[in-house]
Amino acid sequence: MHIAIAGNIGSGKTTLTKMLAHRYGWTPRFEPVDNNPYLEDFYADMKRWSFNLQIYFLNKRFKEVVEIANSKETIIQDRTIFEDACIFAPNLHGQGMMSDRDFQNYKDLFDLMMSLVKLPELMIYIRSSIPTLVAQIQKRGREYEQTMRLDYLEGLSRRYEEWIADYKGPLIVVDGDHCKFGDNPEDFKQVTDMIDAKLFGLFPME
Ligand SMILES: Nc1ncnc2c1ncn2[C@@H]1O[C@H](COP(=O)(O)OP(=O)(O)OP(=O)(O)O)[C@@H](O)[C@H]1O
Repeated sequence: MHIAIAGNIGSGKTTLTKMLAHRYGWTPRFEPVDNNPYLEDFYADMKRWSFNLQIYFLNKRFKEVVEIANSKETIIQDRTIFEDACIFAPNLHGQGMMSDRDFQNYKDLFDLMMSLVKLPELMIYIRSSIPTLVAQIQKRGREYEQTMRLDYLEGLSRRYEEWIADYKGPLIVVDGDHCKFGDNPEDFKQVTDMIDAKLFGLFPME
């Protein structure tokens, strides 16, 4: 089974992935940040590095999709291929940081891959406002992310909302502004109650 966690930069996907993997005994797949060869350069000059970074992520994420499809385990994935292709890449193109031909080239490759990709059995979307995201990005203090422009984050946020409004598979939305699952066990229980109800058809118990 494939469970996916989606959400904007700094929404807490990694924390939630770890907590749910622990709680349900699922196998986590994290977004590899530390040995990403493009990320720092990308944040310093998005126009120059956007295409390289998108191809890097597409390749990594597609590998994961194939691995998940071939696995008998339940895998929980921190960010999905859909977010790269439906949110990050079009946002870079829309904001003038990826050329038309690079975007078209990327999209053709993604469309081909999509013919082999299934939707996850459950998508968990963490919805957070811009102030919450900014606070969390500042708090974790990755140096290269500190130069991020507000309109970049806002553009992503808009595209996340459009994408999720149109999303066709099983879906849970977590309110990242109020549901502090990482700090508060009661809030984490709200999330697991929603998951239990959706996956196992159980009613949440008080
Ligand atoms: N397709 C993409 N295009 C551009 N940047 C990307 C893409 N996918 C991921 N990133 C960037 O890679 C980094 C990934 O970091 P990380 O895995 O901590 O994700 P995050 O979105 O910040 O997660 P969290 O919700 O856990 O805070 C972030 O700076 C994110 O914006």
